[in-house]
Amino acid sequence: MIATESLSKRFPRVTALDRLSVDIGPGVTGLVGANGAGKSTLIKILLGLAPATEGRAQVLGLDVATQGGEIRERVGYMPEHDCLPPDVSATEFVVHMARMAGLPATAARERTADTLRHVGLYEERYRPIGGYSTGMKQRVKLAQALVHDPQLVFLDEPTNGLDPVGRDEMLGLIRRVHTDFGISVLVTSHLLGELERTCDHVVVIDGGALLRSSSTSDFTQTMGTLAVEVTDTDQHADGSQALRQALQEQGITLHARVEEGLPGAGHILLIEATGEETYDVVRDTVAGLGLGLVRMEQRRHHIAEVFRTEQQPEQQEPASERAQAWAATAAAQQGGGRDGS
Ligand SMILES: Nc1ncnc2c1ncn2[C@@H]1O[C@H](COP(=O)(O)OP(=O)(O)OP(=O)(O)O)[C@@H](O)[C@H]1O
Repeated sequence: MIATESLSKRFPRVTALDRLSVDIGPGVTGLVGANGAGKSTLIKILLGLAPATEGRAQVLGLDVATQGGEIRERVGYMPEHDCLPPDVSATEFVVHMARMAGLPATAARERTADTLRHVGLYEERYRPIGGYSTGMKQRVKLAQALVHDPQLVFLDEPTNGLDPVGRDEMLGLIRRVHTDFGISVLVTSHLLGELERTCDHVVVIDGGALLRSSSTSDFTQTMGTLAVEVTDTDQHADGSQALRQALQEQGITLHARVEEGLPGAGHILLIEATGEETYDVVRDTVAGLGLGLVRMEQRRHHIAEVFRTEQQPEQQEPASERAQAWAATAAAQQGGGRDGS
């Protein structure tokens, strides 16, 4: 669907994209990064609306540098910022966008009615957009991106400004764009957590460079976390620390972060579980040190935690300090990444 090769965009004072090479297939893909990471710039280049400084990119097999018009015929675009005229109704606006995309008058009206119904706008579609809530405006922006029945849509921060309920509804709608209509989606967000439930694949960028591209399940499931709490003993006054050291000597990866145990108890270590054998190693190490095992429970990963392990897996680019700070914020927004499954 989308392929970029060493794509760069330099402004006089900032490099917005830095030799980005990524392949994105069909389905729902999340493009995640902190504010200023380069998400909107990438979308504008992929639509052929802004030239790249260096590198190449193709969308649906078309070259962004020379075939922007053809790309925009086949790709819908929901911009990030409010761009709706306040004095016209949703119906008038979306019919206009459908006509601009080349649909005949009758087809444009029919498609507009269907699309507005699909995004959940009913009677209010005849009222001027100026009186709409943020959630309703986001739905109109989504409808205009879908009205010409594109093969692919780019949705730039579609949950911006929405409350938690509105955000969940929008994420559900985005999922259905793919399941009900077979349209592939590239959706951007600065919130790692919200894309976990919506996307098949996640691409993370930081400072315009690729940090990681993999399926959502690879992010969240194959790397389970084990939470382990042990007692102290006369021989090991700090049982958690003794266990941490012994596990690291055996090549086990631990999170830098620890959780506080119950009052009077020790810390809870968070350990990367790469398979069943990790459980055995932890059990045997605890027994070997003569510590008491208080708990050993499995946690599901949040994407944010991928950026906060002590040791980065070899295939993974080390996250920048900025990305780690942003991941920490994202984890805090979803309850510190503590809720287990
Ligand atoms: N036209 C421009 N001129 C100069 N700098 C720009 C321009 N457009 C973007 N930038 C800069 O490029 C960087 C990437 O911006 P971009 O809008 O792509 O980020 P983003 O990930 O979409 O973040 P946000 O969601 O906050 O828009 C930022 O530092 C931004 O200030």
